[in-house]
Amino acid sequence: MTEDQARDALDVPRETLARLDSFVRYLTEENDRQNLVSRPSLESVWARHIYDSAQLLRFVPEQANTWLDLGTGAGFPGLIAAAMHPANFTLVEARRLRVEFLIRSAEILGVAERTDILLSKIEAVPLGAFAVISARAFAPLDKLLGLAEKFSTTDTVWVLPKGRNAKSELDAIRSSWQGDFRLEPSLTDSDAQIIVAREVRRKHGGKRTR
Ligand SMILES: C[S@@+](CC[C@H](N)C(=O)[O-])C[C@H]1O[C@@H](n2cnc3c(N)ncnc32)[C@H](O)[C@@H]1O
Repeated sequence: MTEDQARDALDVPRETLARLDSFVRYLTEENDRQNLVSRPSLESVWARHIYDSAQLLRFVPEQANTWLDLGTGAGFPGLIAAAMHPANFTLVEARRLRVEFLIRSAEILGVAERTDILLSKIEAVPLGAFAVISARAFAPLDKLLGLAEKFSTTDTVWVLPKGRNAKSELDAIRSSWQGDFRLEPSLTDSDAQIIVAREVRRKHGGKRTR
């Protein structure tokens, strides 16, 4: 997918596109000061990061009202999703400089009022329930589910871009976790898949890894 194709594929109003352009400029500038994303990936930022995040929206109901993103880093996918979905967002990121970047970026994207940005390890975030949980490049699936289960209900939609190892990661957790798990193709990388799940629960007696 080319950069133009990725940008065109975003089905967003002109104002949102302009805000995303400003965000990309800020990301590019700030990436010289802190290591937010790999330099080569900036060459294809619309495909590798923006549209890669935006494609998750096709799995999320429009009426979902709360969304938790774990380990948001430079904003992917949580902050980009916030620019395109009306839910209240909670982005959790453990590194201070990244959180400062996220706070400024939320202003640039016009989503600051409904986006909580927490400088915290997810382990320290108080209990809550979210309609959507997402995480990209955050942790292996078993650890991710273990850390995020306390923020879920049986209605929570989980959207977890998992790259090329999605199926093997899913196979590996089947004995410890139950739920309606499915694998969806990534639109930005033909080898990658997204795990979409509902009704995720640890199996009775399933081993804990943390
Ligand atoms: C590999 S980066 C991925 C960032 C972003 N999700 C992406 O896909 O571009 C993982 C991020 O998770 C953050 N992180 C790691 N462990 C964390 C934890 N326990 N709680 C919150 N954030 C964490 C790191 O600081 C880092 O920014």
